[in-house]
Amino acid sequence: MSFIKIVQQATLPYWTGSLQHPFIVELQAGTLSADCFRYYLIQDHYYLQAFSRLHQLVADRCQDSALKQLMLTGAADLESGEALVRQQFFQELQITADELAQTPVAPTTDHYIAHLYRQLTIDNTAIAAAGLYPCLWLYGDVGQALSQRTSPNPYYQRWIETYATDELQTEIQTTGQVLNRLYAASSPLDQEQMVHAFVRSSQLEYHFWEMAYRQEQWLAGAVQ
Ligand SMILES: Cc1ncc(CO)c(N)n1
Repeated sequence: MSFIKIVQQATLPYWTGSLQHPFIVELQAGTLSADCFRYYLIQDHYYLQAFSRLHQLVADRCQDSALKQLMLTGAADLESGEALVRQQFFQELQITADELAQTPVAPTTDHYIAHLYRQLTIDNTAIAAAGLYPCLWLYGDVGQALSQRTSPNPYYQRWIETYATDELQTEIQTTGQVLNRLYAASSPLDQEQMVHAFVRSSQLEYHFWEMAYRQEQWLAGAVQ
């Protein structure tokens, strides 16, 4: 079976769960609390910084020229598309450098970033790329699903539109083909690690909605 088929089956509950998660349902309905969206934007800012850097790090190590190109294009698209929309959100919602500094990386955000970096300790860029792939694919699917109806909240609608593009769909298709090819040429152990990297990222994507929805915090520890 192809890599894409295997991981699709393995992660279906997280995919379906993402589309049914209250963060997503309420984003579409326009009823999501502004605080949750704000918290999401801040946490996703941390995530996207790492995501962009990871594309560069994987590209630097790539032997496979097609994968290297995808990583470089991915990093460039992020800067020119998603990151720009996010900068506008930060300005319009007045999320300042101070607020950022006062909002630590939440446990789930930290876990997700650490998971992605951890894949780089294995000397195989196909595994690292497999870990990055759910980010692209899930947001593409969410964007497509949500763009069927307009969210009454213009910010939420703009968020949806960022991920409802033909370019993203093409990037998802192309990356899937490259990962299928690399998977087919990998050893059984590497194949297992590619699947694991993808599955864990899918779980963490699902946890990420929950983190934002609950505005997850680090536990305070003992009261002094
Ligand atoms: C957590 C997360 N995953 C994927 C994307 C899409 O790039 C994003 N912005 N945030």
